[in-house]
Amino acid sequence: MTIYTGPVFEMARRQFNLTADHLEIPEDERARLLYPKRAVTVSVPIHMDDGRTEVFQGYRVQHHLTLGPTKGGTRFSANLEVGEVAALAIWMSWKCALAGLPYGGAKGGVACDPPRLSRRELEAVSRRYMQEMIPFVSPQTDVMAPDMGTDEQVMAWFMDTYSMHEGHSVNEIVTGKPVALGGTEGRREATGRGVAHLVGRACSLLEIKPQDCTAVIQGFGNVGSVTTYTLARQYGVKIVGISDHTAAIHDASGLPLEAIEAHMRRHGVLAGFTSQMGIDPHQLLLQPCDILAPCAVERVIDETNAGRLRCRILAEGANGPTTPAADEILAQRQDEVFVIPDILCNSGGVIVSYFEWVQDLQRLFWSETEVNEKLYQLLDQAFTRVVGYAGSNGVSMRNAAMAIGVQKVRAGKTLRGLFP
Ligand SMILES: NC(=O)C1=CN([C@@H]2O[C@H](COP(=O)(O)OP(=O)(O)OC[C@H]3O[C@@H](n4cnc5c(N)ncnc54)[C@H](OP(=O)(O)O)[C@@H]3O)[C@@H](O)[C@H]2O)C=CC1
Ligand SMILES: O=C(O)CCC(=O)C(=O)O
Repeated sequence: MTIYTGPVFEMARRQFNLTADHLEIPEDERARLLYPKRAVTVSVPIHMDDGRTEVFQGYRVQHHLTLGPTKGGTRFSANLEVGEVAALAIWMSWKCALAGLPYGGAKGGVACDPPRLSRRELEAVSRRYMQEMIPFVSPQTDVMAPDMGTDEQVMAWFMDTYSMHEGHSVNEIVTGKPVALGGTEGRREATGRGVAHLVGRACSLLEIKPQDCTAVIQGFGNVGSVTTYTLARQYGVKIVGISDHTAAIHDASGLPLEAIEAHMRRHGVLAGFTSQMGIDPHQLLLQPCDILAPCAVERVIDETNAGRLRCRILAEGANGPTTPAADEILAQRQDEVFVIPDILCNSGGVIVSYFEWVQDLQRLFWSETEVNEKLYQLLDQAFTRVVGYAGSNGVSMRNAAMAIGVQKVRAGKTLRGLFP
């Protein structure tokens, strides 16, 4: 029996078991590696603007503490449940290990719908969530960061709530904070910047020129928008399709990014940009393009569409966008579709979060150029390792990335003994 259920947890479990089969990990060692060390569930009662009291459910899952504190984002999303949070925490573990960071994985969040909350209500949810988490987090045990539905402002409220409790400023309790509060230069852009950098690496490997490429990006929040603008402006990629929750737009001759940027600044969502370029969101993923970057939610590439993707590079900016059934289909299409798996592709975010934590602990801050140089160095190392492992073991890019991550955590647990 386990409290971790649901399709997203099943995905994480299936991916892990495939990797464990490949690594020949004995059955009796698997549960210890897969199941989280602990999960905290809290009630978050809030006085709403209309005078009612509403109680939201909050979660934090800490996967393992073998290699250092746990690390991972905080998601505010309407249907969040503990199985999904656990899966995201487990993926964080493999991701941090693959990147060589001294962390275990964690993830958390609140089942709430941020667009439906006023700013005062959002602040109240953020503060009460952190208040409830104070006994379970610290700069040496678990360090939160942004994820879907949260941003620098939410991190600032988390930091303030924790700091008031401690009686002094504890900048290093969260990452992804505003720079003015001890955040690092380059964290806001890091995930999308990393996605674009790895797409550049994939293009070199496949001997294609980014300036001859087209791209479709799903999700236009932090990760999707930075990926879009970086691919277009630094790599010369032509963006032919983008989407968010409210709209999907496509134009094979290229989208007008300046106008889209201005529209997003004014309205915050794509809806209302233009009806002429509108496309069914499911169809958007199937449009011909060189680079397809899902940067929104889990399980958007499954057995129904994996065989029909018409991209050359699948760059997984989101966590868990591809189901194991789709992976099987993509494994048959390895010569057509080059996959940059999520735990590699979006690792730029946690890498720069690590830099932020290190800078906070040292009280010594780096320039954005320094941050980016170090970011690209770690991404390049991880990319080279995954490509090498996939080639020499005849496995997919996902299995290679997972194998490297799982193996590192396993080695740490073995060296420390049975109970860490
Ligand atoms: N932020 C980070 O540093 C990192 C994030 N990630 C992952 O990247 C993904 C996106 O996170 P992030 O950009 O931070 O989140 P944001 O909340 O900033 O943006 C999410 C985006 O996804 C859109 N979206 C939601 N549901 C759908 C859907 N069904 N179809 C199309 N678009 C949709 C949202 O649209 P709308 O605004 O209309 O709701 C929004 O544009 C997540 O999987 C997250 O876990 C991974 C590593 C680090
Ligand atoms: O920056 C971090 O600590 C975590 C980012 C995150 O949540 C992720 O990589 O999925």
